[in-house]
Amino acid sequence: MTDPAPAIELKGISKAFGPVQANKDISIRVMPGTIHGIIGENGAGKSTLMSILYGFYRADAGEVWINGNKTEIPDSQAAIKAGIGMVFQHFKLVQNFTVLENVILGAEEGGLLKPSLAKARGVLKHLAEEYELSVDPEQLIENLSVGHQQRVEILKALYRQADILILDEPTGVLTPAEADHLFRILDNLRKEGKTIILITHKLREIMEITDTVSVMRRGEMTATVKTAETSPEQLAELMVGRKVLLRVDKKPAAPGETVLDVDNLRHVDRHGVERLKGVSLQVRAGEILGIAGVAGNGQSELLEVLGGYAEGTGAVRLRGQEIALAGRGSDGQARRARSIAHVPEDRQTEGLIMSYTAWENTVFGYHHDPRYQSGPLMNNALIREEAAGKMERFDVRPPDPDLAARNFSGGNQQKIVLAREIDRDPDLLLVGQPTRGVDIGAIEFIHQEIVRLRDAGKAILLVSVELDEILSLSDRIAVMFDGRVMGERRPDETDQTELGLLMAGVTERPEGDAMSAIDRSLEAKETREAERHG
Ligand SMILES: Nc1ncnc2c1ncn2[C@@H]1O[C@H](COP(=O)(O)OP(=O)(O)OP(=O)(O)O)[C@@H](O)[C@H]1O
Repeated sequence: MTDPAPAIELKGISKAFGPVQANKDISIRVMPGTIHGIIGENGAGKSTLMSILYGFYRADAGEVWINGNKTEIPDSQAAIKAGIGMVFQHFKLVQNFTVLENVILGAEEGGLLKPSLAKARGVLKHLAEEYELSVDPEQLIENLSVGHQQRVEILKALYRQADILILDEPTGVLTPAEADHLFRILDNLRKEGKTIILITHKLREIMEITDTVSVMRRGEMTATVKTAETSPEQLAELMVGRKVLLRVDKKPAAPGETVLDVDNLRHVDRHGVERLKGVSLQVRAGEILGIAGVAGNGQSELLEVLGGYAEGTGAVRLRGQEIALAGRGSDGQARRARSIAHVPEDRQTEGLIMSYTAWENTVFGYHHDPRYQSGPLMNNALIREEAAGKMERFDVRPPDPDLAARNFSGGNQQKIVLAREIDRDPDLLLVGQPTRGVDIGAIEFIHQEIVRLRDAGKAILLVSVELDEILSLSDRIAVMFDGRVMGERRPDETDQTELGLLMAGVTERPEGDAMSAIDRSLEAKETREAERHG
């Protein structure tokens, strides 16, 4: 018997952005009915390759073959027609449309016509049941938890009859139980004969769910191996070219005086919705307080209010001195002058000015520092020189200070923000999702830097959706859900399961299926949101 044609075959794909060769002569075969992982360092070229497959970019050279046929993919419509669906890291859903409207949007001639709505509702219901992707079709996207939004993205692809699904870092926004559930769904899809490409930095996920894994390095496809015949250590080495410490090496904390004291902090967003409902916490010198939680439960607002970018009420003291809680404006600057550094969760909108160069971004927010002034002008030569040093130390690739922020890969953008904030040697570091989208080699380095700051007696408030990161870095862990701290634990007295439940607002371990307890809690929250929005 002859083997079936690959679901996807790429032959000799190359793509350059100016001097950067993002993809070099890449060939890969993905067999139907398999889950194929793609891993690689930041900037290795994974997103570029997937963007070519999905019709966002045109390759400079090479061919795409789908199910044995040479296929041109000039745009994403052509990709959809070829049966390819993509679940993006940043969901592309219309927030004030319902689930149903989002699913059919653009999929049908005539858009949102009434007759097609009824039919579509039926199809959606069937798909949701078949693949355990239950969501309320009439709910507005803006009321949905991120995990449920992701289900909508998958449903949208399935509705368009995608046979090939590309998922880009899908578990970054999920609790462990939700991630397990997603993997069950992917497994079911595989059993149905669908083909899945999974891009992830998490080797645990690669080992758990994929059949085959390809490794990219500096624009090239360097290895493709069967998952059953490899190990996380080997993959890490293939990816980074050296051995990587897969655990954080750290001594017990020796906490000193209280640096940050937050008392009954509240925040109401511009829609009048209360996002922080009375948060109290303390962080001491030489200590890392980890805030675990699923995105959208008040952690971002906590960082923004503490960082001086959003209004709030309550009391915040820095070494016993109250700091003003104000709105946007120069307040962030006053905080920076008092040695508070802030790595915001969303590097694209808050951490960087995308059109500015890397060197300009390395002083963004700190440019008033007299050191950077030269008479009435900025001392650009000095800033550029320092930027080059920071970029080298944080291994930003390419190490080109003159490149605009938007032209770096996601992980490298993150390194630029971290280089700026950590290199200030702040007394208090507020850090959101420090390793989001960052490869394991860089994670190792960033974690070491955070621990180094702690050991130098600094206070660190770490917000992360990654439980591995929270558990391995934190000296104490607070879990947030729906604007409140649900509980505080020490890392050695808890585990992923307990934290995962708290993250979904479940305070007692359920007897039966954890996923249904989580779904119930999330749906109750979604209903509350919907009521608030009238
Ligand atoms: N539009 C663009 N203009 C210029 N350079 C780009 C552009 N898009 C990507 N690059 C460069 O191409 C290379 C590959 O980037 P790509 O985003 O594909 O990497 P990646 O493997 O997906 O990385 P990450 O894991 O950080 O998301 C990087 O060096 C990046 O700086």
